[in-house]
Amino acid sequence: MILTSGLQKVFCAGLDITEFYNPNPDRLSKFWTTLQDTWLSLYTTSFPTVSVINGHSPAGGCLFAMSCDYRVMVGPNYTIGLNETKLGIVAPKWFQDTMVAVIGQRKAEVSLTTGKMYTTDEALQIGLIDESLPDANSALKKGTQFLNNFQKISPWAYKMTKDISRQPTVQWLIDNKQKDLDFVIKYMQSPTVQKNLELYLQSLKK
Ligand SMILES: CCCCC/C=C\CCC/C=C/CC(=O)SCCNC(=O)CCNC(=O)[C@H](O)C(C)(C)COP(=O)(O)OP(=O)(O)OC[C@H]1O[C@@H](n2cnc3c(N)ncnc32)[C@H](O)[C@@H]1OP(=O)(O)O
Repeated sequence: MILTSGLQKVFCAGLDITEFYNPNPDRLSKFWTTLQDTWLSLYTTSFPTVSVINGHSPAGGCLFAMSCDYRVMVGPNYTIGLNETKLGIVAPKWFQDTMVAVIGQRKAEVSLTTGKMYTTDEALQIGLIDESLPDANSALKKGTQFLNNFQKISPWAYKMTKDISRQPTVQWLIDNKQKDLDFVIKYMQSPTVQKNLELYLQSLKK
């Protein structure tokens, strides 16, 4: 499966911040549970996945890209990263662990604490993406080539290998789903978090 965007310059703008701003707890609960379930499904697919990152990919966009098996990004003008600290919020543990699995503990810590958005070249350098291509068509071709590798791999061997590799992060969320949700609902009602989100949303307006 190839995960890509139909938009011109945005792969995924991340989670809809308006869902966090002045939230209705019931609605936020459904929103967050859907996110948890979507991520669990994507991170544990029984088939190979590639993200063809054909535009900017902040926060939740980066999470979805990192959750695929391989990342091909169009360069040089787009950016990718977990920028939550720039919004004055914190990336949850499973977001952070997903990044650690891709780029390693040290690089992830720097990346997460600074909320850095990497250009395509920088992302390639730190291993956040696997390949950089100049346009969307060649990126799609590269992504397809990667998937073709699996024609010679046993689906069972593929799935077992992926499960072993991803199991700790997946299991953590399965075991802590309700705790994670309760925390998000409480956290999003904090006046400090709300103020940070308000300022960030204002900064996005043109
Ligand atoms: C201890 C444990 C703690 C646990 C904490 C618990 C929970 C916290 C975790 C929360 C996790 C959040 C993850 C996220 O994904 S947060 C979202 C992060 N996303 C961003 O920062 C993206 C911001 N957007 C941009 O940078 C740009 O819009 C762009 C994607 C680069 C595209 O640029 P451009 O094409 O120029 O688009 P515009 O800027 O014109 O945007 C159009 C329009 O859309 C609004 N907007 C953009 N992104 C978002 C968004 N993610 N959510 C809501 N709204 C967004 C933007 O304000 C414009 O609105 P107007 O048309 O009304 O002006």
